[in-house]
Amino acid sequence: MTDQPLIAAARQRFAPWLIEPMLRNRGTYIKVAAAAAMINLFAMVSSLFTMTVYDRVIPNDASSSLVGLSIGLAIVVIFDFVLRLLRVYFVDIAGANIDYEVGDTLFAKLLSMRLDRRPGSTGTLTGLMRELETLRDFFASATLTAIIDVPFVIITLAVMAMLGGILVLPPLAMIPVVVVAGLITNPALDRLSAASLGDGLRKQSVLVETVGSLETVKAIGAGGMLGARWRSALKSHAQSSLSQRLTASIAMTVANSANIIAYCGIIILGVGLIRDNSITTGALLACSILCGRAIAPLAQIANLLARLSATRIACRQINTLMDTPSEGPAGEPLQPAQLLGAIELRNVAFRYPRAAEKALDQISLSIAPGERVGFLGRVGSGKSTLARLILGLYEPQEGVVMIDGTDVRQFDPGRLRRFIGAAMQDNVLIAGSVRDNICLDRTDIDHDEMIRVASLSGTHGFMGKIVNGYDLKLTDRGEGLSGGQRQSISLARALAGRPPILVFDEPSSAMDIQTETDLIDRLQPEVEGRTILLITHRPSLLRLVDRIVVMEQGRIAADGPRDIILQRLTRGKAA
Ligand SMILES: Nc1ncnc2c1ncn2[C@@H]1O[C@H](COP(=O)(O)OP(=O)(O)OP(=O)(O)O)[C@@H](O)[C@H]1O
Repeated sequence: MTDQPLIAAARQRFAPWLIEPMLRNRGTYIKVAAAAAMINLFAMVSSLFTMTVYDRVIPNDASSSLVGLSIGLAIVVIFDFVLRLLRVYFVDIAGANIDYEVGDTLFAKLLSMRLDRRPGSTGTLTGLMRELETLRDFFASATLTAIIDVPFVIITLAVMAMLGGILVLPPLAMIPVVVVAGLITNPALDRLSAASLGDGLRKQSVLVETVGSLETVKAIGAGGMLGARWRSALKSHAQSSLSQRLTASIAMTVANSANIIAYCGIIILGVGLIRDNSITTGALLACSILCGRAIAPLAQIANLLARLSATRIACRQINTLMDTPSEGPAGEPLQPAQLLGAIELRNVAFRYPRAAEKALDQISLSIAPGERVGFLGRVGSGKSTLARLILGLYEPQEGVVMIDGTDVRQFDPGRLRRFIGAAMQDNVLIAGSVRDNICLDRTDIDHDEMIRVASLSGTHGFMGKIVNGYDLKLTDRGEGLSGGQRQSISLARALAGRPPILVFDEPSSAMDIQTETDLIDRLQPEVEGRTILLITHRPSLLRLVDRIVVMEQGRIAADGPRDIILQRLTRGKAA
């Protein structure tokens, strides 16, 4: 899958997954606003203090007044200090809450997302999840409070006009310059943020692919090729990030320069006004201090716009993910208390996204509860795809897959899969212990059940010998285990809780003949009376089934009692 469609599909939309947590934290943001408002008012106090000292205390040598003023100012400074700490604290709290809620929603979406609508590769998806950091940085940043400072610009300018008259003109003239610089650079910033995000996702893709299969990458000598991809991704990401930062710095630099120009303008104008006795020295000093307060929030806004741009792009991308359809029905899903295990496929056709050929075509098949069916067929004939459809991992484009007479799409997918013990071809283990891998978080699987299924699958043969073996953390998701051992743990997980339906896809492909024979002997009584779909290339495993379906290029080529089909296949080979 390419990363490009993900970027192209990006749209800006109302995002309830973000707005709702924000609204839930509005109380905290109101506290932030109150603290910011107080801080702004205190800032004016310090300029008025300076004015009073210059105009009243120094000419009159009124040191007692200075003491009083200083005490007053000290109190203001202490309040200001506490409020600034509180502001950071509240912003952090709101940011952490939003990060937690959005992260939780996003992970749930990831788990419920329809696999045929998966937007992008594994690397892209992990990269997208990382964009949560951009969101958290934004919502937990003090820059956000710059929005609250903006209305105070008007109050500051009004105070300046009162104290210094025309001294308000230099900052007034500079404000449009800062605003225009922000507005002009913003579209480019948006574009560059999107490019930088896309390049970042490409980098992440190469990284995840390489780290996930480091052993294979080394063994087959794919390091050079992946290295070249990594360097190319690094280069383009570095370039787009650099352009993004440079563009972001334009507006901020303009704001800083505007601040200096306005300050100089005030001093130059002020000297003339003092000479004409229009204002006092104190008023000039107070205005020069207030000038910074009038322009600083705008510089912060330029900074905020840069962050906002990156955040908006991250939001759009996360929105693309949140917009992907979820598994399960649109209405209330069915939550069966138990399943008998009847499976029926009626005229099923299925094509993987972007695949040229159908993986399954015109499949009609009925499996009674407790029936044990083996699936044979050449590589790529559609056996695993059939299993995926029964598990509800993919939906057919034509026809219907039913379990116990109900369309699989009507079930709650998680609930349905609790009744299907699946051991798929790739025996992926989860980080944690063997116990975690067999029992997952299921409360219905106790220690005895775990030992029972571990004995059945052969796991107990190698784990039972180690003291506390079941609780030992697996190194790197089972890297320290052999392929056959991992397969045996996957089988134990599938058997746990005696699900009425079992789906085994090449369950013994990594096992030696003896291990496989022992496994079959143990499984034979276990699978009695349960529906089993057994996909295999190994004739020995067919002892477990009494019916065989032969698949050929996505269609059913033969279906019947085991021995008859096997005889037919043998005759076909001999002919
Ligand atoms: N995730 C996928 N995306 C796109 N095409 C796929 C995907 N998985 C399988 N296919 C294609 O669907 C067809 C059927 O694949 P499937 O895995 O069902 O075959 P199989 O009979 O289980 O093969 P094998 O015996 O090798 O496991 C193949 O042509 C394959 O290329």
